[in-house]
Amino acid sequence: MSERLLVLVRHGQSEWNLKNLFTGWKDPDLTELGVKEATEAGRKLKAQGLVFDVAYTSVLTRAQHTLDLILGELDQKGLPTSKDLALNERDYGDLSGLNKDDARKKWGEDQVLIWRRSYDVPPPGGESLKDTLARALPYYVQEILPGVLNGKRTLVAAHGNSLRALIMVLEKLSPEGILKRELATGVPIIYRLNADSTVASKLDLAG
Ligand SMILES: O=C(O)[C@H](O)COP(=O)(O)O
Repeated sequence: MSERLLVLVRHGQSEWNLKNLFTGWKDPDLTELGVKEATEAGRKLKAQGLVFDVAYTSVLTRAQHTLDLILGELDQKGLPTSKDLALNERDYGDLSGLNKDDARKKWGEDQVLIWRRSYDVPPPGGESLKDTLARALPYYVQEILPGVLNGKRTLVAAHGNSLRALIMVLEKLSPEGILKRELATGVPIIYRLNADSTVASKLDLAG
């Protein structure tokens, strides 16, 4: 029986994570720490004995660089990889490039938390998590999931909010449940799926 393996990993720390800036579709690369985190993610996956058949990532540098570093650790450079903006970070609209603490001072803690973590309130000019889900989920269902169900061991390197959108579906989380869900940079989550695409097991490689 095939193992229906799906691994999700958020990119390592980016230059704008370090500067505490809203990033969204802006395209900073990884920091030195981000490179270490991505390399460590690859080591952890290798230690689990995992091998992949296919990978998916966004069109943004920080996710692609993370994937390259992971594949390097796994001795799997050259793995067939699809890059699609469906997996991009949520578009932060007018907040992109602003400092998150400055935004809290300007609009208040509560409003900024609503923009960052609520399900359906978009930041000005940007995407809500619901909007992000509306483009990430069809891609998952049409492009990623059929392969997983057919036994293609699949690695997805993407972003905090595009992955939160997929996790909401995989883990059947409510809009309230997803509000509290944070994804650390460079921490792989290993899912094994049932034939009906529900989650059979989950292992978070934090720590
Ligand atoms: O795009 C960004 O700014 C971050 O990578 C994710 O932001 P968040 O933690 O505000 O969701």
